[in-house]
Amino acid sequence: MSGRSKLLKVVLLGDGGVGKSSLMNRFVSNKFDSQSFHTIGVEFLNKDVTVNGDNYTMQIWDTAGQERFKSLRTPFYRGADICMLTFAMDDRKSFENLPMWKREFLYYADIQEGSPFPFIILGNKVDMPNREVSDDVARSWCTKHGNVPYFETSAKDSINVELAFTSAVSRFREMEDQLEIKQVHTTNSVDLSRKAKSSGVGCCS
Ligand SMILES: Nc1nc2c(ncn2[C@@H]2O[C@H](COP(=O)(O)OP(=O)(O)OP(=O)(O)O)[C@@H](O)[C@H]2O)c(=O)[nH]1
Repeated sequence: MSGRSKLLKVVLLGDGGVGKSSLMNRFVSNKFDSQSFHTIGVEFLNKDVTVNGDNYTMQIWDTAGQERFKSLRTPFYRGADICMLTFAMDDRKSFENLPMWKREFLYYADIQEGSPFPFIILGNKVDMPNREVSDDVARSWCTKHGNVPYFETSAKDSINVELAFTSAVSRFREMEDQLEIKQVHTTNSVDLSRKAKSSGVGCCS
């Protein structure tokens, strides 16, 4: 196992209410709050993981999904190493909005459409009985959009949450050599990570 931990900036995106904050809190603190409030702007938490013997600090940026907070979240896309696009199983519209979220991310992260980038798709709230997106439909969307790994999760019942986050790191490792490195990303990433390390939790509005 190597000693030093590599910082990975992970951005969680998706419609308001799909469970992004709940997924982050389940993964980082193993907690679930059924009264979770809408995020305003962006919040982040750090979590250390070891994948294939290498140490990483995942700096997870939980963004506000509601349209009215768009201008507060988009400045934080730059420097991302991984993007986790999230929808809710019981909300077809949140699945149909995935291409919009992907476009928004690529545009504000300043990554060219079609460039290799580690995306992960999460279908959250798999515990809900009223499912509106089938496994087949979700999987074929992921295949069509670059064989993106897909996980059906429940922050509530703690299903596949840890697996999804650690697989995101594996996806990053697979693609690391192909990623487009831009000076501007590196600079922003360093600035933001310094801020994260000094405060641990942040909220930017
Ligand atoms: N049944 C069920 N409910 C969940 C799950 N994850 C989150 N919720 C609930 O869904 C609601 C919204 O969850 P949040 O985590 O606040 O959603 P969000 O995507 O962060 O929302 P924004 O901050 O508005 O972008 C809350 O009432 C959660 O308790 C899940 O896996 N299953």
